[in-house]
Parts: sequence; C-alpha cells; structure tokens
Amino acid sequence: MNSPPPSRGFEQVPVIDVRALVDSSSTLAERQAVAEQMGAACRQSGFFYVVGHGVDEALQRRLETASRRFFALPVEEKLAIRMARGGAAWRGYFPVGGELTSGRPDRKEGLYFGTELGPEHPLVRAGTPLHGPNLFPQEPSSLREAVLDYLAALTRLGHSLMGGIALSLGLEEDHFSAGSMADPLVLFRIFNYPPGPDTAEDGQPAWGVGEHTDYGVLTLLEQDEAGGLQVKSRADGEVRWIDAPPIPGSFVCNIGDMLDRMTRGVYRSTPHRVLNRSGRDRLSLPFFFDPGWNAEIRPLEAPALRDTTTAEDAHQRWDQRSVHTFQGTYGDYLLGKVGKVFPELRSEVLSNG
Ligand SMILES: O=C(O)CCC(=O)C(=O)O
Ligand SMILES: [Fe+2]
Repeated sequence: MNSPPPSRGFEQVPVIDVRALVDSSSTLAERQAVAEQMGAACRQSGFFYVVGHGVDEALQRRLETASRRFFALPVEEKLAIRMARGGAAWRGYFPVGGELTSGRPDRKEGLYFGTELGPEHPLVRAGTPLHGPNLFPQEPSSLREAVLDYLAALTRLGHSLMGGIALSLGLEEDHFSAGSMADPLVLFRIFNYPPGPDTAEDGQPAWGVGEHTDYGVLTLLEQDEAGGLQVKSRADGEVRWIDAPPIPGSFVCNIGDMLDRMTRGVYRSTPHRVLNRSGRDRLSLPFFFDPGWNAEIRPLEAPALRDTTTAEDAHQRWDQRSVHTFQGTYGDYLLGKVGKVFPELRSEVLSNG
C-alpha cells in the first residue's frame, strides 16, 4: 500500500505546456506526457501554469480592454447591474467591500457571469440557483460579446485540461467530459483590485482576496501584469507563501476542494490569497470549471489512486466528516458553500432554490 507523502512543500508553481492536450493531431503518448506533469503538480501543490493552451490572445486583450473600461465608470453606473438584480442566478456587479472571504471584506470589485441560459432552459425554468441569463452593462457594449466568446474558449480548454487530469489518474481521457462534467457548471468572474495601503484600518493586511481554497474542480485564472497572487506551501508544519507572478501568455490553474475530495486528498486544493501592492489597479479573471448541477459526485475509483490511502492531512482540509462516503449532487454541495461568501445573497438563493 502506498501512502501519498505528506506535502513536502514547494518552491514555485510549475509551468506546463499543454499543447498536446488541445491539439487533436497529437499522439496518446504525447498527451500522457503532459498528463504526467499535471498529475505531479496536482499532488504537490495543486497549482500550475499552463502555456500552449491555444486561447486567442486578441480575444483576451479585447476582454481586458472592455473590463477596464467598465471598472473605470462611476460606481453608480456600475451599480445599474448590481448582483441583487441578477437574483438567484448570481450575476452582475458587486462594489469594493461587497464580497467576504474568510469573513472579512475583500478589497476588490467584480462582475459575476456564467453560462448564458435563456428562460426556456430546463434548469432556469426549474428555478435552479446560479443558472440564468447574464447581466451585461450598457457600456461598454463590447463586453457582452467578449465575455461570451471567452466563456466558449475557456470551456473548450477546460474540457481539454480535464482530459489531462483524467489521463493522469489512469482514467479514460473523456472520463469527466463525458461524465460529471459533460454539462459543466461554469462560473466566471472579472475582478478589479484597486490600489491602496497594504494595511487596513484594523491593522490587518488589506487583502484583495483573503486566504481561501476554491470550491470546485478546476480554476483557470488570467491575471494582468500587476501580480500579487500567493499560494500556501506547508512543509513540516512550516508555512511559506509562494508568489505566482504573472507569466505572459499563461493561465494559472488550480485544483478546488471537490477534486481534492474526489481524489481522497491526493490532488490538493491549496489555499491562496491576493495582496495588490502594485500601486495600481489589478485585473484578474478567474474561470471556474465544475461538475454539472445535477451530477452525482462520489470519490473516484481511479487506477492511479487504487493503492493509495487517503492523504494524511486531508481531514484537516475538508469541512465534512463523511469524506469517504460523500455522495450527492454537485449543486447541493455548492449551495452549502456559496452563502458564506455573500451573506445578503444567501437568503435570496435559498428562498428561490
Ligand atoms: O484574483 C486572483 O488572482 C485570484 C482570485 C481567486 O483566488 C478566486 O477568485 O478564487
Ligand atoms: Fe481562488
């Protein structure tokens, strides 16, 4: 029986060229080689950069430009699409201080989007939380098309990367994309972190985002040149925060709590945080790629995990005791999480849900 080693900590976030996963003419051996690198990163830090991902740079610039134009508007104009207008679909704008991580307001403002679904979609008709149409601003009007194009491009990339993760676990490449993630739940955010003093009024660091882990399976983050993302490395009980600086042409990828749990803690969901010390606005665009709302989730029976016991420290990382028997829909799991972040939305989501 092989026990996974306890985290040895890490010095930096590795860079992985995923060209073979997105290129349909690559050989299985080439895709396996990428998958192996991904698997190693998932076991060690749960974080890696991807390059060679094939997402159109012009699209990324178009989206960034439109986003910056939106955030530069007066706050009253931005509030025309405030999140309360999005109801239980959980879309729209929130102002600086409107989101809490670890119980403290973050120094960031942002826009929430997801897969664009019309009123006739069965999940929308059923009043399913987090599903519905997006709220797009009137100005700049270009944001709408840029967001929708980006959602399509990143959804494709998400499926390719999940193919790599499946291979790394000894599963069929389409294990996720033909299974629990065939109809993925896609949440997309655009954040602006305004500049300001490093310390808040109460003497605590003025986190852009406080320390947290992500809820789902896979996060793909585009960040601008400002930097400030840090990832927690723990070795022999000693904590170090490792910078994940911007690398042009890359996305930062990380594993969320659900994949951690599905792999019995072998693939790690690692805490991270943001402190914008650049002296100017920082733009970041996290894309969350998760199982479908009604997908039944249970621990994976993967060849690569067969002889591996639950990670030693997994129980410290999970917030439920029944990790081995965990079973339920992804939607139920997620609903249990989201209310903590937006207290004012909890009542709305739950009353409609
Ligand atoms: O903005 C960033 O760099 C990270 C954001 C993040 O961690 C999140 O939204 O979960
Ligand atoms: Fe995060």
